[in-house]
Amino acid sequence: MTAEPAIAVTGLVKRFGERTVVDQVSIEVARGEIVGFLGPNGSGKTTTIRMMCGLLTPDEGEGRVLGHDILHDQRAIKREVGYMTQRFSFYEDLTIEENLQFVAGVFDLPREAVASTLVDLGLTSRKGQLAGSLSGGWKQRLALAACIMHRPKLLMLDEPTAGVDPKARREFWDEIHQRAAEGLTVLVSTHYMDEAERCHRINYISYGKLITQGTVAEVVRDAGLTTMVLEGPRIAEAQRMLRSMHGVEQVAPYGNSLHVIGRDGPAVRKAAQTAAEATQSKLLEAETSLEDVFIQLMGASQDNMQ
Ligand SMILES: Nc1ncnc2c1ncn2[C@@H]1O[C@H](COP(=O)(O)OP(=O)(O)OP(=O)(O)O)[C@@H](O)[C@H]1O
Repeated sequence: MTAEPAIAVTGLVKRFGERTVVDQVSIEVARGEIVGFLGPNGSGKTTTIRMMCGLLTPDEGEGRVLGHDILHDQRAIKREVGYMTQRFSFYEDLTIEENLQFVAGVFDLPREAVASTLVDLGLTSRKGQLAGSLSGGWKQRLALAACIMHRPKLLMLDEPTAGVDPKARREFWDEIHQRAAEGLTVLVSTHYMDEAERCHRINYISYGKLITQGTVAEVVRDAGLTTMVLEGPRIAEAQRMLRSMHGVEQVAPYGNSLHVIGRDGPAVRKAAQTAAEATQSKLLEAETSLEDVFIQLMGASQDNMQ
């Protein structure tokens, strides 16, 4: 028998007034999986997360989170989920330890929970430091400590690393992977491509609609894009030429090279070759990056809105 998924929701809809901000979103997440949630600002990620956490009731749709019905067992879901909001906050004039003691009180946890969480997240040596004086990376570690202290089975992280430096982000992700290996399920929203690539699977949402889902490799493959790369001293000239050429949907400079992208492979190759010859640039075919795919998806969904 296979274990019930940590998240299995179908057809979620949420309207605020006349606006449908989440439109028929279905997501399944297996236990122990790390799943990314991506999409432009305002596309409905936070609203979807809140419906799955038991904080918002969907207008339509149904499903189960950790085996509990999202429409009727919201209290049970809230007890078993750790939710790290986008702008997590704590008492800046309390120490790390005092902040965690406060959270322990809210969840009615024994005092030992604070000590073990401090050890668990490597916060013991800083436990007496005021939360307000911590750097971004340590603040985020404290926020993670606060949302896993009650030992949730599922973590919902809403842009947990926004504004945190790359080293702290790497450490944060190492921590998340370690916990997933121990059985914790994680759903994480992010705007960072490197973070998306650290997820087992990703979901991409735009204007409230789920546009694509799968492993990074599947999402890249399903986009069906061809990427050609031009290199040389005259790529600015090549860029101007390529913008109006048939089949070219994206032209993006990366340092000394130029990425030329489109869905019509033969047309993209032909355009890139013409521009490469005209500007004596070196030409090669490259793998399409996840970022290129997302830019394409954003453009496509904007077109759908017109
Ligand atoms: N309580 C609310 N009342 C009215 N509109 C809301 C409410 N909550 C969210 N919205 C709107 O719903 C849309 C989706 O917002 P949401 O925060 O879910 O997007 P998001 O994908 O998480 O965005 P971001 O990446 O910027 O965090 C936005 O246009 C937002 O303004």
